[in-house]
Amino acid sequence: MRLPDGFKEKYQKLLGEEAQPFLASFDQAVEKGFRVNPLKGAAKLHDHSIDQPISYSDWGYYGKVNGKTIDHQSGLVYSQEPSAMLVGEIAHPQPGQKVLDLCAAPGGKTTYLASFMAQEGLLVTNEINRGRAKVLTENVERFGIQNAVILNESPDRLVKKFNGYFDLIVVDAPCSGEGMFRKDPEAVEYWSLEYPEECARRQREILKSAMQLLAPNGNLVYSTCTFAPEEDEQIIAWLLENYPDLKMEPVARTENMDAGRPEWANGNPELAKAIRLFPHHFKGEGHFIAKLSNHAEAATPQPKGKRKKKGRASDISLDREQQRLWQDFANQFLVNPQSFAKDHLIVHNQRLYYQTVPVDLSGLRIVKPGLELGEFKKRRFEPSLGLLMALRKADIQQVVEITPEQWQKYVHGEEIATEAAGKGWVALAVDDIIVGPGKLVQGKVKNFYPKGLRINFALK
Ligand SMILES: C[S@@+](CC[C@H](N)C(=O)[O-])C[C@H]1O[C@@H](n2cnc3c(N)ncnc32)[C@H](O)[C@@H]1O
Repeated sequence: MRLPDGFKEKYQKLLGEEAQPFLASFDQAVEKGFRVNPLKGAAKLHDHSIDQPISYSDWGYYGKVNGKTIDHQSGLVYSQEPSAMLVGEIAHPQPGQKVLDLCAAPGGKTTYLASFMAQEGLLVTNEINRGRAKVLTENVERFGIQNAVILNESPDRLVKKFNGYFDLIVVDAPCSGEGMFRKDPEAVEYWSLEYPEECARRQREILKSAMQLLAPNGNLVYSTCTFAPEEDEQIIAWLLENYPDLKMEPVARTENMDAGRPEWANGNPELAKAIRLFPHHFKGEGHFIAKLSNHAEAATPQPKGKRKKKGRASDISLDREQQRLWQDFANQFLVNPQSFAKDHLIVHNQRLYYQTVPVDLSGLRIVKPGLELGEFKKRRFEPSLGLLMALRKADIQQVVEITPEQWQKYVHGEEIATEAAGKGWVALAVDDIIVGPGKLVQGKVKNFYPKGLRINFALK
């Protein structure tokens, strides 16, 4: 790979003798990996083998994901390079916590965090870029996450609503991406000697907001996919200097993970508790990860300005017609029609959502205020793919089994012929895997797989 001269000189100075194997690693193949999804229960994979486990992740394997497969489209696997998995592993939230993934798209860390949270507590997953927030949404829904709220906000605007609120915040920061040069050679084009400092300015701004969002006793995980000390150790040194209540948390390191380099910042020995992943040592792309804990006794004071309003202005309660439509659907479709508690249901833009933790989102740019159960259309309720992805076979009254060949037709948008008796809403399944919604009408399943997600297999 052709690397900029300035880049090579910089790392020659920083790494000395190690610069040679470090620079040579840019010509080696990218490490690929994927995770299986514990939220889908014990469903067996159809299209991927799990014979190369990643030692530090309960769900990680080396190997490549094929996007046009049942496993991928139904959220049984998530493609993630091995180093990035370590961020979720180090963050390690507990079920029931309030967690924020501040820079979340396309959703690698979010889906990892959700795996630990087991549908309990609140996972606010935020992406500032609208187009990327859409991809994040698809991944969250496919993964079957029930406890996520998806926002499209800038970090500073979140502070108004969530001051001192989160037990855990992950800042997987936008960065100069040096660790991704192998995976995304175009990233090299953006690089200049000044670029890391430019990124560092933005990272400090994001972290100022993150610190206001963090609860007393909360944890902050900061990560980048760059080697640049300006964006790694120097950012953590800046945090420790400016927020004296923050302490570095020690993180278990296997032999191939490197420690942070205090000498690349202000010499604070605590910085060695961070982790560096170098591709010439570790089987993955370049990464930096630090975990910090907040020892403040009270939340960081809110900046002056508007005070948080009381109440839940964003959640619009269901009118009587909507309540009836939902209840009729739930009675017909769900084994336990009360499984989504009434006082956790809200309507937003004619769609029905379930919030595990009722939360005030008024004034924020909302993508999904909770798990989307479905949409109210003229005098009817249509279940969404998100609901189906978040359920298991045992939760659903009517399941129509289809073959992998029929699945190809289904995700292509075709009707499926069936001998199944009954009528009304059904879940389609391939073995144990729920693949989406349909409507049974006289020996046919009408297709309700979202148009935007359809796949044309002829174009393989
Ligand atoms: C490294 S990526 C996140 C990857 C993601 N966490 C994952 O694991 O799939 C950084 C994200 O930060 C977003 N971003 C860019 N500028 C930002 C800003 N000023 N504040 C917050 N997020 C920003 C980018 O749009 C990008 O999606």
